[in-house]
Amino acid sequence: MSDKVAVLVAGSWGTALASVLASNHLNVVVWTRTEEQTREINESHTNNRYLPGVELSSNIRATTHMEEAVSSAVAVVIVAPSSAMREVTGQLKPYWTEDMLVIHATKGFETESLKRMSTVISEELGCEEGRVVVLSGPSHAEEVVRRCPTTVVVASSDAAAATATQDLFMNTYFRVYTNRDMIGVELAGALKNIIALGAGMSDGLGFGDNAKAALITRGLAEILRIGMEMGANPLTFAGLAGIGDLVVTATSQHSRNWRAGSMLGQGKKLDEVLGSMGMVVEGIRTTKAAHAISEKYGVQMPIADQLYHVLFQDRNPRTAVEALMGRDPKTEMELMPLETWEQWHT
Ligand SMILES: NC(=O)C1=CN([C@@H]2O[C@H](COP(=O)(O)OP(=O)(O)OC[C@H]3O[C@@H](n4cnc5c(N)ncnc54)[C@H](OP(=O)(O)O)[C@@H]3O)[C@@H](O)[C@H]2O)C=CC1
Ligand SMILES: O=C(CO)COP(=O)(O)O
Repeated sequence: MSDKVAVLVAGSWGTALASVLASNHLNVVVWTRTEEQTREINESHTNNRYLPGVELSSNIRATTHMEEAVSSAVAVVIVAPSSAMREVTGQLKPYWTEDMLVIHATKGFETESLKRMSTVISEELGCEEGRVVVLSGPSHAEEVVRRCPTTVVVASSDAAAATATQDLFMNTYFRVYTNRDMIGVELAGALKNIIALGAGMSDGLGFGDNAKAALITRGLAEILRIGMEMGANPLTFAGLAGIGDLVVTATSQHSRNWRAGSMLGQGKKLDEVLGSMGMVVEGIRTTKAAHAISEKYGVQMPIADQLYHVLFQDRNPRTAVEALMGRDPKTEMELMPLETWEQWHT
């Protein structure tokens, strides 16, 4: 069997996942958009725009040709930003064959259709959604390339595909669990970015650990609420893709979402913040998607709603905090659909 794995796009996360695969002695080919980046990876073994100062394995080769990247690969790992997922998968389609594992590690929705990434991929490839595997969990690229101990989850309704993905990535610093709940893992990974923006904003406003703990906990409550409505297993939100990723993204200065939120809290405007990041901040688009999803399902998401007003309707972050703190008194679990909870509880 071939030991070739293709990684589509060499941003920070694609490059970090390529280095995990290279550590496992796989033959890794990354597909990039520019000759300049391809040359840098092949000749200098670096990717300084996205992971400055990191030396990449010589097992990682780059190409701008999709066919060369994917032909005869056992697996394709798509790590495009959510905004480019349909376009990149469309480019993959002519060269993808049924025997290739298809894995993605993207955290977001297609904002126009509100579809999850596995739906977008399966539509473009013309395969069952159950064929797709998602890799998610608390994992900053900057720490993975330093081989800091990291745990992730791979989910698919196809148990064999999830186990094959676990086998590809698992090693002594990158521990991989499997999960059958594709919907929950994808929703958790996407929605936590909204809460990370909020946590950064809270820090930027000069608030403390109490506020951050409140955002993480009540953020989890609203992710759980919408997740259950959309068909996720609530236990997934207590796992790596849920609370695990929520904690790491809302508390780490590696997080682009946290950093963007922090700048907004300090009074910077969205355009200025995005202009200074140079990397994808998925939580911005995801806030827009969550606003529409919460209306579509009739499920309250008060933190996402306030973030939506700050990001897209110029609401002052302090006014948003006042609105959240001034909501009607509630019991802690009031908005969880009781019949669903009882169904899982018995
Ligand atoms: N960074 C991290 O630690 C983690 C990120 N993720 C997720 O991974 C996904 C990718 O993020 P990340 O790697 O961090 O992003 P980066 O901002 O680091 O890199 C973005 C990459 O996407 C490429 N790209 C942008 N637009 C297009 C397009 N239209 N067609 C093809 N390629 C495109 C860029 O190529 P170019 O340079 O040519 O513009 C670049 O390679 C996100 O969903 C993120 O949430 C998940 C876990 C951890
Ligand atoms: O998803 C991540 C870590 O698990 C990365 O988060 P950011 O996109 O906020 O950097």
